[in-house]
Amino acid sequence: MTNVLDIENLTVTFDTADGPFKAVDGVNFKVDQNDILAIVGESGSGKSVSMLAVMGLLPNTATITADKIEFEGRDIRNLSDRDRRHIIGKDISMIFQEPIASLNPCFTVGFQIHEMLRAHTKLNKKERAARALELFELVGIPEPHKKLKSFPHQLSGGQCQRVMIAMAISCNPKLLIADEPTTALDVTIQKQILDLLLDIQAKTNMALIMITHDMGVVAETAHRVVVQYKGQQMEEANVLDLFENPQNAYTKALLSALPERAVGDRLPTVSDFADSFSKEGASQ
Ligand SMILES: Nc1ncnc2c1ncn2[C@@H]1O[C@H](COP(=O)(O)OP(=O)(O)OP(=O)(O)O)[C@@H](O)[C@H]1O
Repeated sequence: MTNVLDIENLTVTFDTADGPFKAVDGVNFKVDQNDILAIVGESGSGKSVSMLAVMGLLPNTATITADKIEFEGRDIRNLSDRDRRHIIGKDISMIFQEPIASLNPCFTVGFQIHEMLRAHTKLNKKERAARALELFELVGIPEPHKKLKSFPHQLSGGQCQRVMIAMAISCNPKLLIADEPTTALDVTIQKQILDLLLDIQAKTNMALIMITHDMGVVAETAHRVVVQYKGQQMEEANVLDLFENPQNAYTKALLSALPERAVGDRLPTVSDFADSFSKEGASQ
């Protein structure tokens, strides 16, 4: 199995007006081809920041340290601009929570996908047009010819997320990072988008990292799970082991807060368990 991403001891510290703030503190994980890894944790636990660090998308107030950040065995921290362009956005691509905000409102979605293909492939204009149409069909956009000529505001949230997915997979990435890809969408559309991502992952063998705060999404999608709390990695486990036999107090709290696991009249919240969270809590 080919290793795609290997991160060891990743730390991200922001320079802020109140002094240094450690948003990610010693996170480790590996992702292989075909893997689906979920990174789960509540808002502010450093899930997005750790992936933005990998993508090189953090502002220069961020200091990133790590023992290793490797893509396919290659250190990606000190790439030349040319190599960086080749890997980031092509071999590793990312989709975000707010699809409408990720698209440029001034250009049609068809133009934006053409530009992506122009930047990262050798396809000529005619081939790009054919590929754009093929991608829109693949991600299930109705009337793809017509929709390619639409501006983002003319599409629904679900359709915009499908466009973002089409753009993200346009260059056959080896790793797709999906940062809360369904959070901003209606519940019925959420399921369709998750199914679409899983379908594409199965067809392409790419590795998929799913960032989420939703244990339901973890259960439906992931093979393996990393649990983060306040920038620290609490636990990493196979998805079945995590649900059946969580080792860390924070993971147990996240699972106890699931409606189907409620006991008694009140649904516990994660903060009910807050005193017992720590890395050392792994044996609790
Ligand atoms: N540019 C920045 N400067 C200072 N602090 C930041 C910056 N970006 C993020 N942070 C802080 O880093 C912490 C981790 O943020 P991050 O976005 O990774 O959380 P998250 O787990 O992805 O949560 P969410 O689901 O809300 O995005 C938060 O406390 C956030 O406020």
